Amino acid sequence: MEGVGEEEMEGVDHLAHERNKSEFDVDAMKIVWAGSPHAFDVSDRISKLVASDPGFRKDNRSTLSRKELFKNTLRKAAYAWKTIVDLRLSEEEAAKLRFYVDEPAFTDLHWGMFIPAIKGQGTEEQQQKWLPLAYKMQIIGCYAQTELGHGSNVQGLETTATFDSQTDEFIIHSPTLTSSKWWPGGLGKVATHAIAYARLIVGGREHGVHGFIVQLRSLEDHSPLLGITVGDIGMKFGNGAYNTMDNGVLQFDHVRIPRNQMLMRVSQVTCEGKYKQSDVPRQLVYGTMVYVRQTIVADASCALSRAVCIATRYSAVRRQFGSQNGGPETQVIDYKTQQSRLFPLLASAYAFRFIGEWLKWLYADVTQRLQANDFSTLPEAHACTAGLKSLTTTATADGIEECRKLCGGHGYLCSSGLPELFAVYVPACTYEGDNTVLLLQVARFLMKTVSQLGSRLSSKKPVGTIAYMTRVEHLMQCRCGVQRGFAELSADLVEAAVAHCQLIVVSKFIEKLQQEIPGKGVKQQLEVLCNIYALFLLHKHQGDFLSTGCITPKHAALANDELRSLYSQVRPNAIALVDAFNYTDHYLGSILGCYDGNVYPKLYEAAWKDPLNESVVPDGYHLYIRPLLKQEIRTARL
Ligand SMILES: CCCCCCCC/C=C\CCC/C=C/C(=O)SCCNC(=O)CCNC(=O)[C@H](O)C(C)(C)COP(=O)(O)OP(=O)(O)OC[C@H]1O[C@@H](n2cnc3c(N)ncnc32)[C@H](O)[C@@H]1OP(=O)(O)O
Ligand SMILES: Cc1cc2nc3c(=O)[nH]c(=O)nc-3n(C[C@H](O)[C@H](O)[C@H](O)COP(=O)(O)OP(=O)(O)OC[C@H]3O[C@@H](n4cnc5c(N)ncnc54)[C@H](O)[C@@H]3O)c2cc1C
Repeated sequence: MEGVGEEEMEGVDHLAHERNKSEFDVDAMKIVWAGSPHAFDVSDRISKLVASDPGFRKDNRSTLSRKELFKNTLRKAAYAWKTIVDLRLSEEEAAKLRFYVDEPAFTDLHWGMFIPAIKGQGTEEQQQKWLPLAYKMQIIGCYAQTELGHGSNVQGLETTATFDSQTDEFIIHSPTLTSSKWWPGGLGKVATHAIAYARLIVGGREHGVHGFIVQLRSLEDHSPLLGITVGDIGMKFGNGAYNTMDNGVLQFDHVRIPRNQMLMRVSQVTCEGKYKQSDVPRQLVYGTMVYVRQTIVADASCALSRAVCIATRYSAVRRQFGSQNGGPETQVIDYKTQQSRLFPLLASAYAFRFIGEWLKWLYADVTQRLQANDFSTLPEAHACTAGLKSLTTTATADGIEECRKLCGGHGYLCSSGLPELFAVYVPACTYEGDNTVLLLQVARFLMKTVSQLGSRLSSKKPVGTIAYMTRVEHLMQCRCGVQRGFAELSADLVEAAVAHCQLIVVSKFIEKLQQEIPGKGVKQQLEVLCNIYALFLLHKHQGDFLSTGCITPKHAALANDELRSLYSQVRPNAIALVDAFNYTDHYLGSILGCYDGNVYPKLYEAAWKDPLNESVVPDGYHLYIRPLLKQEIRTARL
């Protein structure tokens, strides 16, 4: 490293003056963010454990080739598992450890989809057989639903599972190129088993898409089993980023599996070849997606808060213009324009945290009801998980990109952590349901509710997240028109679906504030953030509010004035509000966002570590640069 004094590097907290300004108890806010003192303790302990272990180093990801990157991910996953076993970590601690390792891997799908699919759609007997193997990682599973030709339209999947009563087996087959499974994470190079979704055919009759446990690779030497063609689908967006994951392609050539490997909680096939539908709704076949959508909402607040933490700390470090009498220039966080872009994202991170908590509760509630054969809240749970997944992932992906811009040029460096965070995060807008397709599901649910309003045939009053509908008079007039023209009006209906989901986010934030929240000044800070979240939305969509007569121009102007005043209230607390996320420098993975704010020496040092700087004169000089300079390009061997 050249030209940086030791004293500039170590031990100085360049953000201390910012931390001294804060008006609330940061430690108490850390507990609110984590969800409980226990959750804070687990998160704090495990994040520090990961950060202090060189085995989980991740600062070199963007310079590795795909093969090196992938092998390194395999090593980390094995090392994480060894750590979990050696330290006898609980399920909760193990999940946190995988989270803080912060590298997409086959284990996400194994723990996040394969196991939940067996739990949700398997019978007791199937769970007893498969779960112990999966929990010990004696088998590794993936979730193979999407095909080359169909992802959103699950009913359009082409893979077939034909029952053979002679042998008591299903024959799993890919009849066309477009029926090749395409995208499943973990499938490409690692998974030994898959939950494969296929059209069930019994006695020549089709019964729609069902899930099957299919072994793909030998447990001895990892070679694909007879009839299985499997591989990776290739490089994805961004260096490093999601390329640690082996998203795969899979074709079945008449692969035979025993009958008891169809997941049979929702419907069964008997050995005589009878198809039986139990009295649970067929949509439970989609249950794993509902579960994962709910976890994705919780995850959105993590990704957004991480970007906001980086942008906020850096905005307090970075100075541009405004020097008076040779004094320091203005911190960019003091510019109102910077605040009006940054603080709504800070408020969103908190809002998404609380909506994630609430959705977790809703999911637990619907699961409990389903077990008692009460299916009444399933449509609402589907609409909430689908809609909130769409809203929070869109806002988070956009928010991360905005944070990159808020960091100016340095935000574009990989060492800012933001390019990789964006590249890893942005597919969340597509996986587990394309965000527009999911909003159309919400719109469908809303229109169904509207059509039932005031209907003589329906005595049901809307409850829960749609209770407000009874109070909206003009919905009664929209009833007929919308039902006739759903497809024609779908672009507008998607906007209505977003507005409905925003209403849920705002109202759950307000409900959170009605609870007792301990800690000096904590509740006041959350009130400010809640008001920013709501008023920013009003400001952004004021055209809609004005054109529908919900507010007057005077209200709109007042909202804008109030927003400016709220930004001033957040300003002295901004650094403390991002400190409350309690992220280690390892997890943040960003020089711009480092806790001590000592950005410039670290950027300078990191530049010299780039592989291009290993030699002063680059490889290729003699072949390509020198001939140019010497005007010998015609004779050069290019
Ligand atoms: C580092 C730590 C991170 C931790 C957090 C992350 C965990 C791991 C995460 C990430 C890794 C990425 C993994 C990605 C995996 C995948 O992408 S898996 C594949 C996901 N695929 C999809 O999501 C497909 C989307 N499509 C669908 O869901 C459906 O096909 C549909 C669009 C909803 C339409 O369904 P279908 O055509 O069958 O049905 P309809 O006729 O439209 O509807 C029938 C009625 O059923 C209702 N419905 C639909 N879905 C559901 C459901 N899931 N639950 C309940 N009800 C449902 C639908 O609304 C209709 O109702 P109605 O008749 O009353 O109107
Ligand atoms: C990183 C990543 C990981 C993934 N992991 C897995 C996995 O582990 N397992 C798995 O099975 N799958 C996985 N997937 C696949 C993923 O679930 C699908 O890509 C996703 O559901 C979207 O489906 P699609 O690709 O068919 O998009 P399409 O449906 O083809 O979407 C293309 C466009 O068409 C629009 N569109 C589609 N239908 C409609 C409609 N009815 N009305 C209006 N517009 C419409 C969409 O909005 C979009 O703009 C993964 C995908 C990615 C990117």
